[in-house]
Amino acid sequence: MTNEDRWNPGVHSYASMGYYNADYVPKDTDVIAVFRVTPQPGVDPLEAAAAVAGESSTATWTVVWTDRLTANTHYQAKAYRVDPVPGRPGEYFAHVAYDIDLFEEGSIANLTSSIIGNVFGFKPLLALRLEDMRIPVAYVKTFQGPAHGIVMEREVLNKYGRPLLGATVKPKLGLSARNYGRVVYEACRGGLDFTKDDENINSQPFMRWRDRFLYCMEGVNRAIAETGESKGHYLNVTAATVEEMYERAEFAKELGSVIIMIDLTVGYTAMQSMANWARRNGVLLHLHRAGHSTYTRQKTHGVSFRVIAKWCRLIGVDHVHAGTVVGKLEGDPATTRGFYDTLRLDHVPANPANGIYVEQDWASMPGVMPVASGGIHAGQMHQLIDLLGEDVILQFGGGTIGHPMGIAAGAEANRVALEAIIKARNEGKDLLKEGPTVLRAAAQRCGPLDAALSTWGDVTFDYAATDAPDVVVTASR
Ligand SMILES: O=C(COP(=O)(O)O)[C@H](O)[C@H](O)COP(=O)(O)O
Ligand SMILES: [Mg+2]
Repeated sequence: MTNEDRWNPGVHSYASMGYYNADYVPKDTDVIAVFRVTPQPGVDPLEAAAAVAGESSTATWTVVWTDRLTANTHYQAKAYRVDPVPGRPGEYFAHVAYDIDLFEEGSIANLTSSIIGNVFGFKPLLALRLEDMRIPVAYVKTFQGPAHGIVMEREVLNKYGRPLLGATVKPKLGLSARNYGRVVYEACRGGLDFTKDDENINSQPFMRWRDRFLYCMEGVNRAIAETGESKGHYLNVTAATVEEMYERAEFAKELGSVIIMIDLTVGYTAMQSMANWARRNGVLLHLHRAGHSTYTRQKTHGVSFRVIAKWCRLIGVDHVHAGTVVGKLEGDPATTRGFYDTLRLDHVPANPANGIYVEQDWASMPGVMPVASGGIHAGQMHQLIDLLGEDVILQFGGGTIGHPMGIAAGAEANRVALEAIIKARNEGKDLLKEGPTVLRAAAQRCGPLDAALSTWGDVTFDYAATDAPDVVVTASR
């Protein structure tokens, strides 16, 4: 038998072993995964889908005697539906059902070791993308979900009826702790609700974490005293070990911080430990999705961010970055709406136009506050609210700290733009049509907003033009 024979039907057929079963009707308790499968030339799509089901559940490359010592048909995942992807020759959507018995309760590490374990490197496949997952309620209920969730976050902050505003301190690296704290103070006193560390600020020689925490909290506390509003700075506790993250989180709590931050790069298990810590200690947990684009951006290979968003909601973060559409980073309107729905709604109906292929019932699990960040500015406020709604954090890093009149002025421009657009929305105005006029009218009473609009423009962004063309992997055999 040659290597290639191993995936040829007749020599070793996953389909004939039961990993493809068109008659299978998924149970309410099954985990369902929707994969975009691109078989190698000459590989039968049903066989490829069966191979995905096999390799992500019980199978190895040949039949083994010990299969007969288990209830094998119960443990086998089953590809039960394989459809060609419209307009994409050679690509298929394969729906695969997994019995809940295959997964340890409350463990994203275990879930992912099956679903995205070996299978993405499997030779019969040219490419493979995990597009969506239906997590059954029975499995959802084995997770705690967001440490606080959207409703509790608003209660903690006592802020309602509008998006929250934030800013990432810039430059990303190199500021000393005192100068860093000055940025926090200026942005918070100017009108923002939050400032945040950048994803790669941990504890470098130019600014150790303890100094950063002290000066940031000094800035936050001064701004609270001056404005009478609650404020926070996401103190990034990302570190080399979970023990070190606990130590940093404890110190943040001692200083009175309402929020800490971690990066996706720490891994699912560490994220879940930190979510447990945040829940126990009453501190909000922000997640930066650092690194996700390495596996979410390609349209035929990897994992959709929608799936990562689902895992994050189960794990229990309170915030996660979910895209802006109009900013500097990749993301089309329909797909981005799908991410926001996944994070915020209790029941998410299937909507393939937004990339949602299977419905998801969250069974009252609290929602995660999505964060729109990356290259946004006050002149886009009407579009951001029209597109993303009100339960969102709008974060303007460059769009605050790059303001020509200074950081506090940048914050003021954002706050005034936000309040003008929310008022217009509450009056029933069509934001896309009337937003620019509303912003210009507000700018007549606010010099910093006027300067922001003339620096960064207030032109209406063409959503349609942001549709990312499919980025196709060029894997060879
Ligand atoms: O530093 C920034 C944004 O800075 P700025 O506001 O100056 O552009 C964030 O790391 C990105 O938003 C991450 O991207 P995403 O939110 O898509 O994960
Ligand atoms: Mg950043």
